[in-house]
Amino acid sequence: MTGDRRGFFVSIDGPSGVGKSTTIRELQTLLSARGVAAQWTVEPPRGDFLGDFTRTHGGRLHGLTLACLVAAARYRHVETTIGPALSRGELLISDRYLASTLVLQRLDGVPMDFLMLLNGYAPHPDLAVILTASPAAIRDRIARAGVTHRFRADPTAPIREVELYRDAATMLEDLGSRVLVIDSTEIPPSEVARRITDALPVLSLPSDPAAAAPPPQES
Ligand SMILES: Nc1ncnc2c1ncn2[C@@H]1O[C@H](COP(=O)(O)OP(=O)(O)OP(=O)(O)O)[C@@H](O)[C@H]1O
Ligand SMILES: Cc1cn([C@H]2C[C@H](O)[C@@H](COP(=O)(O)O)O2)c(=O)[nH]c1=O
Repeated sequence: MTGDRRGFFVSIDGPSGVGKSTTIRELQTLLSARGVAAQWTVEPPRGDFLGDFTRTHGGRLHGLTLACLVAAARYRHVETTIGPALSRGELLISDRYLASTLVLQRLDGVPMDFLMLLNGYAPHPDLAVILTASPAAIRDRIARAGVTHRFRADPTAPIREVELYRDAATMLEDLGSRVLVIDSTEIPPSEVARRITDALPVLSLPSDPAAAAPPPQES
């Protein structure tokens, strides 16, 4: 990434099927109700030929091959979307980013040090949100929502993903990102989204939209 980095970069990761996309929809509603402009993106990036290729063919690829493809799609994402948004000073929120690599590619047997080297030029998020839940809750959510890719299909994945996300959180903290871990086992997506807005220091958002309303005028 070249140029000044003036924006604020939030990544939202967590075990497959934990509720990232659902939470992000809630977050979009909450931020737009408060008049906060944000740019939304996703990894692998949709609408980009390399991101779409990764989504279409990633299910048949494993290990080093998938790790390299995901990293290539990420560097293109940095060039086309992440870098420009941060240079323009925007709030950028990504559904999955580096933490997903530090978990999914490790599930595929790729060593952490190779993943760190491969992703060494990707900008770190300012705030890395790790959404977690008990493995039983995740399995239940996947059973209700359905299997959409191979990482959702493995019934042993939730327990291993939850553990690997703990390591990823430590790693991201060591790299200088602020890490916010939210256990969503007992809380609805709207509450998870509210906790994320509370962690956006640059915005100083009130946690209750009613608190943002002007006081009633006396006549
Ligand atoms: N906090 C929550 N409590 C209960 N159910 C939830 C919660 N968040 C999401 N869900 C439900 O869990 C299911 C999976 O959610 P979602 O598709 O958002 O997960 P995801 O993490 O984006 O999945 P993937 O990693 O495969 O993209 C959905 O049916 C959703 O309604
Ligand atoms: C960012 C990232 C993604 N993947 C894989 C995992 C899934 O097959 C798709 C993402 O699909 P979802 O609808 O968001 O669950 O991409 C990966 O293997 N490694 C990564 O770092």
